[in-house]
Amino acid sequence: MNHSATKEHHKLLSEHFGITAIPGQFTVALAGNPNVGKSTVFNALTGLHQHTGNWPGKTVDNAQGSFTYLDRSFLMVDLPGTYSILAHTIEEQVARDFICFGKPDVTLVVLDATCLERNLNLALQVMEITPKIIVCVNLMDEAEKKNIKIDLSALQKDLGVPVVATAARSGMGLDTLRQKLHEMSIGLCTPTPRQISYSSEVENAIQQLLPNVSRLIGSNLNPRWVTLRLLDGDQAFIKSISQYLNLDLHSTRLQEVAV
Ligand SMILES: Nc1nc2c(ncn2[C@@H]2O[C@H](COP(=O)(O)OP(=O)(O)OP(=O)(O)O)[C@@H](O)[C@H]2O)c(=O)[nH]1
Ligand SMILES: [Mg+2]
Repeated sequence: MNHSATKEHHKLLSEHFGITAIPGQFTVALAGNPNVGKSTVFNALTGLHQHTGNWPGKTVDNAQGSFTYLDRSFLMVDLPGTYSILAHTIEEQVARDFICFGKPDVTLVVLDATCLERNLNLALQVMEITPKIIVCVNLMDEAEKKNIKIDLSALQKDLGVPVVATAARSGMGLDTLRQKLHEMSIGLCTPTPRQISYSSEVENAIQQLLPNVSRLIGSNLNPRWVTLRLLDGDQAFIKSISQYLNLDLHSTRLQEVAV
């Protein structure tokens, strides 16, 4: 990101999310199912450099913390634990809006190694929104105790995004995690997340709507993902788009596209 783009990004973070980033600082969103060790990862990386509050206008906790790695500063935002980010609850809405509109440099999705399949749902959802994602498979020590073996390189290949194994309580894997966060933030690594394919009816509908949606939202969001939300009839999301992107959608242009 160039200097003015960074300035613009920091303005957006402060206006919409109450987050103050210092010049040059990267932002990392921390997402995951409840109880997978997000706060443990957060505490291990940011130590005492934290402050907590609420998300603007919401009674949902917000914890922010910073750390420095290879002379670059990172601001980490601990999102509420959610099973999905389809915004059925306030917590899911907060997580979804931040990943989508807060434009973090990296979204770190923490998964529980002992129940990977259920946890992967959230990672796949985030991969539909942004390519800037790192998957952290935490609780590796617990998985080992239960004799669960995970082929991490096969997982990384299948997902198309970096996968880092950790046992955050003991600190295992955290150095690699810092390194991967740094690499992705400075643009050294460009993942190609596996694209989820839907039924041919849905794929056809996406293809029909995509050009119009791309034209309306520009490069602000992933148009395929926005199209899926429109096909889903997600009114709350249309409201979020006008709120965060300052797009005048009161004329319901996006909704017209969706019918
Ligand atoms: N054995 C083991 N325990 C861990 C690990 N990481 C976290 N824990 C423990 O798992 C429990 C939950 O950790 P948290 O960091 O609070 O999880 P969280 O994802 O922030 O939970 P919510 O904020 O409630 O969604 C705590 O008791 C941690 O000490 C790990 O890698 N190994
Ligand atoms: Mg937590």
